[in-house]
Amino acid sequence: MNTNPYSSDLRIGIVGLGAVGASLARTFDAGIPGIRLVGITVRNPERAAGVLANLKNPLALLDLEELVQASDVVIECAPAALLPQIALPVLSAGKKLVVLSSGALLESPHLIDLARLHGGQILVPTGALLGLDAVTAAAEGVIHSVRMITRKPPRGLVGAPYLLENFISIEGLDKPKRVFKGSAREAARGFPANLNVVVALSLAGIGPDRTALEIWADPSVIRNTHLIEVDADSASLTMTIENIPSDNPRTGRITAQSVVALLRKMNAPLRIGT
Ligand SMILES: NC(=O)C1=CN([C@@H]2O[C@H](COP(=O)(O)OP(=O)(O)OC[C@H]3O[C@@H](n4cnc5c(N)ncnc54)[C@H](OP(=O)(O)O)[C@@H]3O)[C@@H](O)[C@H]2O)C=CC1
Ligand SMILES: O=C([O-])CC(=O)C(=O)O
Repeated sequence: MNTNPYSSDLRIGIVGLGAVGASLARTFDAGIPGIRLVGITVRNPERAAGVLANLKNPLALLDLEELVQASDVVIECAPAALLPQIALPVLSAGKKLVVLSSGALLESPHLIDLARLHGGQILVPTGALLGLDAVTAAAEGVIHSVRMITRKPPRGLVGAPYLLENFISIEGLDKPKRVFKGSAREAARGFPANLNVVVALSLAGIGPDRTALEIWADPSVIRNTHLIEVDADSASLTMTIENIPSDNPRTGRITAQSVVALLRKMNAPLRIGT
């Protein structure tokens, strides 16, 4: 007889203990039925010590190979440039990878082939966005256009490569400034730490080259705000989300909650939404 009370729990590993990773670690530590956090992979154990010390349950610091072995699902919450190296062992082991740095998927389409080859799966949560359920449903018919307008407090855009390469200053703004107009693919390259959401939207809908985006540095907003307009043969969608920033001004608080919601659904007897 199997006496292990955790045997059917989903074993979760986290890579990266920044704003999203730390929030997830605290939530799983507090306890979610059916979910067990088995370990975490960090770059800098000293920096992680503060978060780990405040957890109720001791959490193992593992290297990536160990984390993959111990987990059913690995959650990537690290800088975008690391996505390929994190994804490789997870997908090669046929496991599930929740990707937060969804923008980086566009530069690494081979990861999808890798998942297919080994029976793994890449899961892109709705994250800091909304409406991907309706957009994927609309994509079963014909979507004519998808447009998103993002407004962020200037400090949420500081350091973006596109701004640096094009000498666009966002210092001392007293009114909104449009700093980018282009496709989701161009945004993913130019704003790798800021616009994962538009890539998720594009993958749900009509792809990164046809999904249009404007980015505004707006000193009058304190929330990261995304307005989405979709025109499809089944419906017209107009949706707005105003994200309260987390500890990281670039990252909305709802991002980590979206991952928790996704994981809860994974083995749930009642599953709401597409
Ligand atoms: N899909 C979505 O809707 C959203 C996606 N994101 C994306 O999610 C990702 C995580 O966001 P967030 O938590 O805010 O980012 P943070 O910058 O707060 O955290 C990233 C963490 O990764 C750590 N890290 C760096 N290198 C490694 C490594 N080699 N191994 C393990 N950990 C490492 C960093 O450590 P250190 O402190 O030592 O550098 C840091 O703690 C980002 O790519 C972000 O752009 C964010 C918001 C929404
Ligand atoms: O897409 C991202 O990486 C983050 C974002 O816009 C948000 O949190 O609103």
